[in-house]
Amino acid sequence: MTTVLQHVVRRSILRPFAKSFSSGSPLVDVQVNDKTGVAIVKMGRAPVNGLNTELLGALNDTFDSLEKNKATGMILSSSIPNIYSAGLDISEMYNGTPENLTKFWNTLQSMWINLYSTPLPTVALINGNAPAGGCLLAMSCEYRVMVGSKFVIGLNETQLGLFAPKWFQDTMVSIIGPRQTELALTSGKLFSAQEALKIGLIDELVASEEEALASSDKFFGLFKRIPGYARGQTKNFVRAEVLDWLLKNREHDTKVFLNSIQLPHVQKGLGLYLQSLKKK
Ligand SMILES: CCCC/C=C/CC(=O)SCCNC(=O)CCNC(=O)[C@H](O)C(C)(C)COP(=O)(O)OP(=O)(O)OC[C@H]1O[C@@H](n2cnc3c(N)ncnc32)[C@H](O)[C@@H]1OP(=O)(O)O
Repeated sequence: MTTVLQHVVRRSILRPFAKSFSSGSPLVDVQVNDKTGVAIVKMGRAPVNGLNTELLGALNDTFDSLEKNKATGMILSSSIPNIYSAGLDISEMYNGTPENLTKFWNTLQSMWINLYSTPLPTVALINGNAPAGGCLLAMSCEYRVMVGSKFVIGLNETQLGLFAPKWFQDTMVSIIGPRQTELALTSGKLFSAQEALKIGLIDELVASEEEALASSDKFFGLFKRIPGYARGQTKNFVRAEVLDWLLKNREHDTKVFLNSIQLPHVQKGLGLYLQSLKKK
């Protein structure tokens, strides 16, 4: 079993920076700024950046490669207008075989572990709606900037007859605290941009992507004189408790997912939810 400390040390080693970069997947576009070394990673799986096994795998590979090629920071955003991510692809969870469901969940776990624990400074540039898994992606970054006030963000799983897994919940607790998390998650609340700003679920609300990029630059600028090793260690120690739970409980977490998602009433609810989305 990998402990948090082993994980931190393994991932904090510095390597030389390469200027050009390809994500290797048509679902993820990566542009690295030659001057700053900051990578803008844009999800582009039409129509709504549903997080299926392929997109999750492509994100995971991208995070790995950015670290190996020594990017200096990462902005996680979307190339789909008005959508950050619609969260987990419900089609993957509806009528899935145990093998496919297991692969899907394990890929999600790996992607999250990589994103949550990366020593790179990370910004979520939230340029669209971010329900459920979309909110998880944004919350796993260190700084959240939302562009425009018309979008919503939150963990709405209970509205689908599901529950946010413990590590989704813990990630939110670490940002807005247990009281607000409990209120939000039990009711499946999607926060408006203004509400999210007020509660601290997002750090900034800006009017344009240009402003969001300027805010991101300012955030990355905080670390100009901080040695990467010291920053990475500090980040991971702050995040250790949340991370450690999943590192130690991956199999258990997968079992909980498999048992819950295959319950007949849960499957029925997912089917109805999918239908309601398609009917719109
Ligand atoms: C223990 C179990 C733990 C399980 C954890 C689950 C976490 C999750 O992430 S569950 C996913 C929760 N996500 C949602 O509730 C979001 C649902 N989607 C929406 O609210 C809206 O689609 C949107 C606000 C994101 C976008 O609205 P918009 O009007 O632009 O697009 P739509 O017409 O609604 O959708 C277009 C198209 O995409 C399909 N779709 C939307 N979301 C999903 C999804 N999460 N998975 C799969 N497919 C999705 C929708 O059915 C439409 O399909 P058609 O083009 O075929 O009609």
